[in-house]
Amino acid sequence: MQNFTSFTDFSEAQSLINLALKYKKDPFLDKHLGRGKRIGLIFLNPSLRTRISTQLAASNLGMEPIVLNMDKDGWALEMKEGAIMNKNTVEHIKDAAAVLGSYFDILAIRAFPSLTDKSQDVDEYIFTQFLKFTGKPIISLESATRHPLQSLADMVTIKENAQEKRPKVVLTWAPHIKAIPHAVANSFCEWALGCDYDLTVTHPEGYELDEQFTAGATITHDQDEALKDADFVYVKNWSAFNDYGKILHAGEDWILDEQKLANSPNAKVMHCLPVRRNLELSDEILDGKRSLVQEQANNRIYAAQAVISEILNTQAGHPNKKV
Ligand SMILES: NCCC[C@H](NC(=O)CCC(=O)O)C(=O)O
Ligand SMILES: NC(=O)OP(=O)(O)O
Repeated sequence: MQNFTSFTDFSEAQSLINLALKYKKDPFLDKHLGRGKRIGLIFLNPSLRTRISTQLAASNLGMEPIVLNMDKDGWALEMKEGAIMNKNTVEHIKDAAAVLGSYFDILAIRAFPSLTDKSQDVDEYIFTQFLKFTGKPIISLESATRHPLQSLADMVTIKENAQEKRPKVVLTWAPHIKAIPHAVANSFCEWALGCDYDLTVTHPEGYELDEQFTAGATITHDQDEALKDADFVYVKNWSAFNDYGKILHAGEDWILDEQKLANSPNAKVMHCLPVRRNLELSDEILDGKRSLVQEQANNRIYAAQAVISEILNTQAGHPNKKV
């Protein structure tokens, strides 16, 4: 594996899921694999889980992680090609990316979308610049359109908890007070469909996701119908995609609570966190037996470890055998 920025194919996904489960059983199995190597974790936005779990994953492989909170501690980046930098930006992304590439063996980057410039976000402008100018493998810590490490951890969590081979998985929109990116929802659809799960996506009218991620899913505005007999319910807010980055209405009645799951006795509930309690999801669910949110967060370590391991092995010229 050269880079990890999206879902690639079924066999690679299964192999990564199995490798993550292997590391979960024995986190120090490959504790010398990354000896003498460094991974740079570059954050243009806040993070709790991704920041810590990826550092733990690298440490488990004997690799040194170094974090840069670019949004707080770095120079203000200029993104535009050919810009005359006589305003607030201090350093061009192409210079910063090339320097970081020279310092590290792997670079991992978090860069949320603007939610104002649709074409720049959809084209993954910031990631494209890093891919172009670092010359090193890139891992996505959440980009404008995807959050693949989260989705890999989610697939590991589903695999561990599934009672059936092809569970019914529902992605349900939830209310929020801010305009929130599409990345987690897009990626979840991409991976759930890629892993051949029976996926239903439910949201109020106007919140249709980019079709490239949802093609193959059942899509409905009827939340009750969608939730019926669900095995896994993934709760997530996102802003409108067509009316780009807009909040169309409060949708308060879309909160997921126990009452909504009355006809889904076996449903397990997932959320990537951070979650707005009693706005997106009720306390009762989050603190109850259905909730998988802590398992998902824990699995982030092993998902990242599997991905870093694959990249290190590719760099060393011996890609992992499919496990
Ligand atoms: N990395 C996981 C989620 C990140 C982001 N959530 C947020 O921005 C929450 C902000 C808030 O609740 O104010 C999102 O949903 O894409
Ligand atoms: N789920 C997730 O990515 O969490 P953080 O934003 O805290 O990293």
